[in-house]
Amino acid sequence: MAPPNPDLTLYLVTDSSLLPPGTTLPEHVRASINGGVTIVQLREKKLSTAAFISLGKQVHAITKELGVPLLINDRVDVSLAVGCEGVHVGWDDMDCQTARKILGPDAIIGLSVSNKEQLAKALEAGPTYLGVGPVYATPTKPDHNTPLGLDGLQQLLQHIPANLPCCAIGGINAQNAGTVMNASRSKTSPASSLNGLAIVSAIMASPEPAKTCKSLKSLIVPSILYKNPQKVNLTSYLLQMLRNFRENGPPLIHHITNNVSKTLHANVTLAIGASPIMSENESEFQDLARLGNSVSLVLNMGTFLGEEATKDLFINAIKAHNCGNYIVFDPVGAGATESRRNFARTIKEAGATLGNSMIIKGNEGEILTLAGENVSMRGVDGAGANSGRERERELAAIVSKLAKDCRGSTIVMTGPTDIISDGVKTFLLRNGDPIQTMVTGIGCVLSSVIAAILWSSKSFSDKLLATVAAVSFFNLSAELAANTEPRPAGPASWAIRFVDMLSKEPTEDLVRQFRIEEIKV
Ligand SMILES: Cc1ncc(COP(=O)(O)OP(=O)(O)O)c(N)n1
Ligand SMILES: Cc1ncsc1CCOP(=O)(O)O
Repeated sequence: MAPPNPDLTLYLVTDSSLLPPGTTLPEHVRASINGGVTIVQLREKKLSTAAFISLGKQVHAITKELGVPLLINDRVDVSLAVGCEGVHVGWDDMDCQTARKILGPDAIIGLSVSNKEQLAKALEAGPTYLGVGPVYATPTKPDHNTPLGLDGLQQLLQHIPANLPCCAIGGINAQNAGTVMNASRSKTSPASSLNGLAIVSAIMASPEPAKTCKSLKSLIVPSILYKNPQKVNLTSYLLQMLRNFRENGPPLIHHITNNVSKTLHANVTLAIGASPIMSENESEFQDLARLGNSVSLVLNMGTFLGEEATKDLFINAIKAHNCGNYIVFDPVGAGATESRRNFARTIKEAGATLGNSMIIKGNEGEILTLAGENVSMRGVDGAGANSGRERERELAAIVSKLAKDCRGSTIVMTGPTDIISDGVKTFLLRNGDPIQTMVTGIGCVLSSVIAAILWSSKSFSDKLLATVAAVSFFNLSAELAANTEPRPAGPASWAIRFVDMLSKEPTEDLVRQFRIEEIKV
């Protein structure tokens, strides 16, 4: 018989003492499952055995009706009496093997892990899944072990086999759920990432559990889809990203960009339904960075005034926006002069200290320069055409390595084939039209589109696919503007039609025309 394989995506662990006044546990559990909870653990520390069993039976009637497993915290006897799907045990409780003997092969048996020593023993004990934590300190479990933090969580995950499901627990809420899920995959191989999050107070104390669970789930699911791309209906997922970025209101895009393309940046930003603001006034950066729920920064060094003159402007903007905002950096002309090369590398390094909120977008020459490759560039145009499968592979490997070196930045190398990587996954994108190179500023304004659409992924949990969606949408719009009859008379009329095209609500039919390939490097 196959071992049980519970869905740990959003795991509700109960504590009735946290319920809002006037609410009952069974109804709270029902609403939470309606909001997206996939598994429930009854953890009621203060009940007598009889009351625990009675409550267990009431809650089990609901979880059974809604098709979600119910586990009992600590008590194998209560689990047997309730007739539910299993138990969660810790190191002071009955050991896993004995619990398995009593409950049988189909029971779900969860085991807690707080450190390397416990993990080594847990791997011998044969649980169905691991509860790893606490990630953060929490009053919900006053006797908890030392919090792991994100680094400790990542370290433990590296030693958990890919076929042993695991969830994180401890101090997790809507503010940090995406970060925890994302941290679980950014430094490790996708195989050893989390299957979900176990949460007590953020759900139990919520006056609107269904709504809270829905929003928690939307922070967790993108990471799981990322881990199991075969489960993704990519078309509907990308379409959702192209539509959802305005969920918190139109994103505000703070631009520090070159003098040639400012107007185009503003028009394109408006066309896609975001709000542009151009400001090089350092005294207002802190305020701008906090002006709403979704603010991004576009940094473009096209007409920079030299390393000394521009460094403070860019670095202060990065510091101000290092409050959870996305930063899209365009190292325009990075390979053209010594001064640009040094400056672009300084900004890249600053981005690598930000966690994963920077996206670096440049043409082949610019990205190769940042990757430390020898490139000769004239002016700010690309170094050459990246055609041919071999060349694509070579470039994809460089882009992926640069993303790894930048510790979390996503890299976009534009060209006839665009290459996008976060250092774990790499995509080739083949939409676009040669006419894009005939209007100045068109390459630059892609940054504005990325900066806006990234807000579909809210908590950075799917920055890579949001970037893929943005670049594909941009290039396909360019392609359609060039090829729809009657064709534009030339680059100027194409550019106008392109902006019109960007202003249209994306459709499923449009997304089906994206030419995206994942490449292993
Ligand atoms: C999913 C999950 N993970 C960890 C725990 C902690 O269990 P334990 O170590 O037994 O501590 P108590 O819950 O008994 O305080 C859990 N309950 N669930
Ligand atoms: C049961 C448990 N085990 C480790 S932390 C914890 C409590 C988590 O509660 P909360 O989600 O309220 O921080």
